[in-house]
Amino acid sequence: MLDFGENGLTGTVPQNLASFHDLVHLNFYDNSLGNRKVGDLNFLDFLANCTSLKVLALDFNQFDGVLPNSIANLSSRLRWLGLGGNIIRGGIPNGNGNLVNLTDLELHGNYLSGPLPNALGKLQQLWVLYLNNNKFSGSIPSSLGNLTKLIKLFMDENKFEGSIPLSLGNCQDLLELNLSSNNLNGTIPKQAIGLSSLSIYLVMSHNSLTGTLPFEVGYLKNLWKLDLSENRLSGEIPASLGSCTSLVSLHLEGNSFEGAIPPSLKTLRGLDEIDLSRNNLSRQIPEFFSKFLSLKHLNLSHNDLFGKVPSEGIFLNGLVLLCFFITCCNVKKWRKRPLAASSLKNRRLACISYAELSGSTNGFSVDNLIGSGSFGSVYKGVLSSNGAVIAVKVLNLQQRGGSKSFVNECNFLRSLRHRNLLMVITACSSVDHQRNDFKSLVFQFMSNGSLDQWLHPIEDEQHQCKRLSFIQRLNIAMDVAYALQYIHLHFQKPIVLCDLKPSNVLLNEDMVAHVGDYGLAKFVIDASHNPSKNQSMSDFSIALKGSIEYIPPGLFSTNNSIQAKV
Ligand SMILES: Nc1ncnc2c1ncn2[C@@H]1O[C@H](COP(=O)(O)OP(=O)(O)OP(=O)(O)O)[C@@H](O)[C@H]1O
Repeated sequence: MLDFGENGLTGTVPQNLASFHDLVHLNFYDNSLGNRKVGDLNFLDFLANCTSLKVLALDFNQFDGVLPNSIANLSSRLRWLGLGGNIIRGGIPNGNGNLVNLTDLELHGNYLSGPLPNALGKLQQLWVLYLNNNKFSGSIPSSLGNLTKLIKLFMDENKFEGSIPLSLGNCQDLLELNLSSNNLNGTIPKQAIGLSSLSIYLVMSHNSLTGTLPFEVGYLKNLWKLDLSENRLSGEIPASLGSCTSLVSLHLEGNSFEGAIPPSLKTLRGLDEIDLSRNNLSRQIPEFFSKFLSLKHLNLSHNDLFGKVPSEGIFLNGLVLLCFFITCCNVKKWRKRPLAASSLKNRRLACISYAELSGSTNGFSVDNLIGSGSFGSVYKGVLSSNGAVIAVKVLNLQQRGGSKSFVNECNFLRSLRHRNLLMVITACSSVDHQRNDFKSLVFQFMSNGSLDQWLHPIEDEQHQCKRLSFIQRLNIAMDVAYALQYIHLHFQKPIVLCDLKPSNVLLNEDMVAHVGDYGLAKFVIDASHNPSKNQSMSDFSIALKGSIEYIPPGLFSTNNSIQAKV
């Protein structure tokens, strides 16, 4: 293994590397290699001698010129080929299809052009294909549908034209698909929009796609972000969109959608941004938008909406970006309301006071106490401003680390939005009646308590019915897995929770599981984006702060044997 990643190396890749026949891993990621001249990549000819090579990372250098045909002679064991962020021109040689064991091909951020070779479809082990930010043209080959193991396909910011191949529907493991900013036209194939595996994002914005949004969009139950903006889509927004209950971000702006905003969208309570602007939508603004507690950005401008503007939630909140340019006299009246009064109200909502929290929890009465954990106590409450039922976690500031945990939780939770993660509504940092420091986090209330209470029910009359069916158990396991998938894959730096255990899995009225308690969560150095950094166990040593029975055995560095409860 030779790893020179993230240095300031200049010049060319030395030829004598060819003598290392057993070289498995060669990493020059993020250096300044290359002369910015044609022929910079000729060294790939002699790397053919390294017949054991599995990882070749040349991303983020200054290699100019075309990809030589000799790329086809690289080791057939090659799994990772990274050439992104260079100045590579020309097309992808057909012989690329010989690299049949590639799992990761990263060519993004170059000047590659011309049509994609059909032979790309031979790379059937690919998980990750980054072709974005190049100058590729021509149609998207339907042979990409052979890449059935793909989890990430990025083709955005190119000049692809023609229609989206139906065969993409074969890529049933896809988590992320980005086809934005191309010249694609034709209708969106139901096979592609209905890929239920898509759970991070689906972006097809800034193309010339026509026709209606297929009903099959409703299969995207785990999708986090849907962006079909700036196309020529028409017809009504399908009611099935309401089934995409994991959505956090919905962008349909700059199309020709018409009719009403479907009432079924009321289920999309996790949305924090909605942009339906510049369409032909008509009828009333649905009242339910005011109940979306995490909504921060709502743009309904340039439509034909009319009627009364709801008066709660985001419609009151001065901290959010609320864009309305709607043709209606009631709306105009609303716009004339004095700003000062509404923004004052909003400040109170956004940053809740001690008095308000105390009022909502009956003065933090024992009757409202749900339970206590290592960092404080949790109380049930009802917000007087909008009637929302909440769970207030009051931090025990005497407890060492309590205050730090508060800062961690606030900052961390703000950046997270997922159907299966416990949502933080607001926070309070103040002083109590005795002028002691008071810090608390306000969460969605989970009326069915924690998974722990269901797995280990207290056998009294009140709790007798707490038994989980097999299907409920399965659903909970999947919900937890989706939450973990989101935090592990969605962020550039993966996040580990450190303390996943049944008491931190909370169930709402529909028994949908929400993973909570992020006080111990940490960001972990991402090795996946940079093969020069191998994650070592020491990177995870922070995890030892979690509950001891639930720490993965591999992270437990003492000689004591431990029993994992999970
Ligand atoms: N949003 C919520 N809705 C309903 N109940 C909640 C909510 N958040 C926490 N609880 C319950 O409150 C109790 C205390 O929770 P807390 O997260 O403070 O501690 P814990 O997870 O039990 O323990 P530890 O902090 O040591 O991990 C638990 O019984 C938990 O199920």
